[in-house]
Amino acid sequence: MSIHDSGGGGAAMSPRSFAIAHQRPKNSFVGCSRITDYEILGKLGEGTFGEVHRARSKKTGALVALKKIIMHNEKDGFPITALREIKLLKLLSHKNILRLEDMAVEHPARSSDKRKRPIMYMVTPYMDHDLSGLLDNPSVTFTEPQIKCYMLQLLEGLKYLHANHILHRDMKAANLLINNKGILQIADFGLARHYEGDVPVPGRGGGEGKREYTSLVVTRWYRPPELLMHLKRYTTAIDMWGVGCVFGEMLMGKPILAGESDVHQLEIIFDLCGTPTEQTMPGWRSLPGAEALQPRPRPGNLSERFRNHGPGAISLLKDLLRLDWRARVNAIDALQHPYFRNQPYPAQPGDLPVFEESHEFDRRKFHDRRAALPPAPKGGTVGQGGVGAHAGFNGDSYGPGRNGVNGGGRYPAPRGGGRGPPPPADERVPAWHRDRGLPPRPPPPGDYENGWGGDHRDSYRDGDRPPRSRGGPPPGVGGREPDRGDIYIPSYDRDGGHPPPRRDERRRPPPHREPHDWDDRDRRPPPRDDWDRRRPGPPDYDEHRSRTSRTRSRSRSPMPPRDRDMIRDRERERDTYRR
Ligand SMILES: Nc1ncnc2c1ncn2[C@@H]1O[C@H](COP(=O)(O)OP(=O)(O)OP(=O)(O)O)[C@@H](O)[C@H]1O
Repeated sequence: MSIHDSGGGGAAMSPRSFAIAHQRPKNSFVGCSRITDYEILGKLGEGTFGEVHRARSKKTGALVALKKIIMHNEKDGFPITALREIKLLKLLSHKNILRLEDMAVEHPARSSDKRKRPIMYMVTPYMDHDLSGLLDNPSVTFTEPQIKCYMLQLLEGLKYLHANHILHRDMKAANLLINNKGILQIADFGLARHYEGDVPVPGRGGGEGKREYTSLVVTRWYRPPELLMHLKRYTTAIDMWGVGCVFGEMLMGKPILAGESDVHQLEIIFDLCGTPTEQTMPGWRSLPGAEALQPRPRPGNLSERFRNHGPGAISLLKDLLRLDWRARVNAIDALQHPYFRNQPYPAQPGDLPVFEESHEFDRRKFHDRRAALPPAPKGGTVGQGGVGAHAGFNGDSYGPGRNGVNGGGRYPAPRGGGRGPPPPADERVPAWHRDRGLPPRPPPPGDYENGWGGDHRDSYRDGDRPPRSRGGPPPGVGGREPDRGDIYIPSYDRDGGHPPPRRDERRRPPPHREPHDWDDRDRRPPPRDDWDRRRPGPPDYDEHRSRTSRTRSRSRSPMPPRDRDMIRDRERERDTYRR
């Protein structure tokens, strides 16, 4: 059976039977290479937990991306989260899903090296852009055929994932990679997991959830209302909400729901989609996160906000951003939406213009947008490996002529005196930045001094996390948050973070009005008679409480027992997080 065959309403497969049914041919993996088989060319991105680098295979000459696997605690060995991501990616084979090609290992440079364990890298084909970076390039304007082309590919990829019982759980523009052949691929499976519910079927939305998972997933700006209200029995519909946010972002040229806290996120969702009612989101009042909410009634301004984009786009957006997750359109149905069948027709990938490469990192570096981005959920796979926050890339892997960047297998001190990684010598500067002479990123938000206990609004997520340095002047005295090398996670709170500069909507050609009667379509939700009976079970308040009160720290100096306990908690939390 091919993996493409497995769509349509089947019962949940166990991960094992899924794996057996969908094995990629053995010869599609070359085993494990050495990092020295790759020439490192520059940093592409920083995920929540670390770095992604561009590299060239010395064997094949192909450009690749190397994603470093986070090792939170060497004693625990290879992280289970990374194992899951690798296992999933090895199974998947679809033109719109990023392909894992190889694993590369970097051994400690010398026997005296403090770092005992090797660092592992995931090797994937190099993609010229991520959607977030591309949208932030001021010289790039998406046309409607182009948006339709990307949307179709995104929906095809998601249809494939959902048909194969996989929830992505971190759908966002930065995780959608695009190459200069116009191909879009879904990346970053660090939060993905096997889904045990029924797969979507035409006309039935995302269906009903069968079991509970953690609601601590999805980056805030792309997080659906049911997760913000802590629904645990969620479905593939959580990814569809993210698709709606990405679609809106492509239309507007900027994120459409840039909440500054979980509560604020819900507020702006209600501004856009209307305050929930028993009709638009049945059962919402009994969700644990809704109990304290007293939203002021409003009808939602989606049609008004997107009026320049025509009724087709508005109709699809409304289907994707339905408050009721059971009625939210699924990928199968979204692909059939008239938006894609009316003029202007979707472009073919090969017809799209070629853009200069752009990644999230470029934007973060040059636009000071990073500080305003919401935190990705915990559980990523890349990161500062093992001992030493920026361990990785032993001397020879950068190859000769790197202006002394080696530093004995460690990054040297960065410009400016901090201890973060310096940009590689040949770091890319996009032309649009060079031309505009944008300033370097200013220092991180000023709330560092408050330590970790500041007034973070994102209650359970980043309320107790330290900010992450990305090479700017670090918190504390003259350096990054001391002794927390491998665990620091960004904190972008309402007060401390730099809000994203509000750009005017991109210039685009006058909207095309489609000669379609949108009201003709049958967009009725699936029957609701038994929804109430199947409402999610009671909330797990303890889990929530325990998250808010934890601190994670890992010190290389002698550690008080209390800190050790906190670290143990943190490790435990990381495991439970992936449920
Ligand atoms: N194959 C690739 N080609 C080009 N760039 C890539 C590739 N893989 C990742 N990147 C870049 O690195 C960034 C981070 O990668 P990824 O999302 O996989 O890491 P992460 O730590 O899980 O991130 P996040 O915290 O955003 O969830 C991407 O947004 C993208 O800019």
